[in-house]
Amino acid sequence: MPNIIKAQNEEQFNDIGAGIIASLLQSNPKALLGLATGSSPVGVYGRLVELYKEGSVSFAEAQSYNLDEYVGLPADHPESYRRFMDEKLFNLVDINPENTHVPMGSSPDPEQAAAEYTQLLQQAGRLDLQILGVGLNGHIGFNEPGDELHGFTHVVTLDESTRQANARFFSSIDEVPTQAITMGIASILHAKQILLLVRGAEKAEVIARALKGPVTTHCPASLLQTHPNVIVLVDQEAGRLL
Ligand SMILES: N[C@@H]1[C@@H](O)[C@H](O)[C@@H](COP(=O)(O)O)O[C@@H]1O
Repeated sequence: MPNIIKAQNEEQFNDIGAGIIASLLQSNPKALLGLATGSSPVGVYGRLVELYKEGSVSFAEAQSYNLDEYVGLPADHPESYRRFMDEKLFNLVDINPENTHVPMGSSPDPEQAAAEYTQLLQQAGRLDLQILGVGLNGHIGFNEPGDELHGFTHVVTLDESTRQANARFFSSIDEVPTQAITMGIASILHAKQILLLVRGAEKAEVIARALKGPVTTHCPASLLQTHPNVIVLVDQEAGRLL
């Protein structure tokens, strides 16, 4: 069973999340980090930036691989995940920009970009820590629920519910991309350790289903039950049913 940690408040959530990443970097400065976007990791990245400024953590030798990216948004689009990572973390710490990897959603050939990302991950080897969030429909990365899941990085058509959930970040639903590139389930589960970050009352039901319900492709986050080293960090609201 995953190790479930319920944070008392936002500050503790961010401290614990950032602490796990910082301890990894302290013991292994060359760590391979799998990173995620979304609202749940934002405060954790903010706390990591503080730890960097205090001199307690360095990313100088680390490598990062992001989970996913929208197809069709230029890298500098305000809602692209590349821009999110640059603004929330990469530009604020000492990571070498060349060591930060995000799928190339702006590529004219997204299928090719996905295949190249699979190769890149294979060359990198096992990620030391994969950060994850969970979608309201149980997706991890952008691996949407369905009859089958893909192992490696691939182009996915986003569920209408996912587009609706993410529409708040765009000026209208029509602006939300219809496709994304995402790491697949095999790549995610290949990480040595997984840290799933979940915040907010609206996630209580899905996280309970993912951790206590059946392991099924219809709830991709339930596959985390098959991984031997998962930490689930929830706030009080998201952890209500755990
Ligand atoms: N593609 C991302 C996911 O990787 C992320 O896990 C999810 C939940 O994010 P939040 O942290 O906002 O709940 O949002 C998006 O859909």
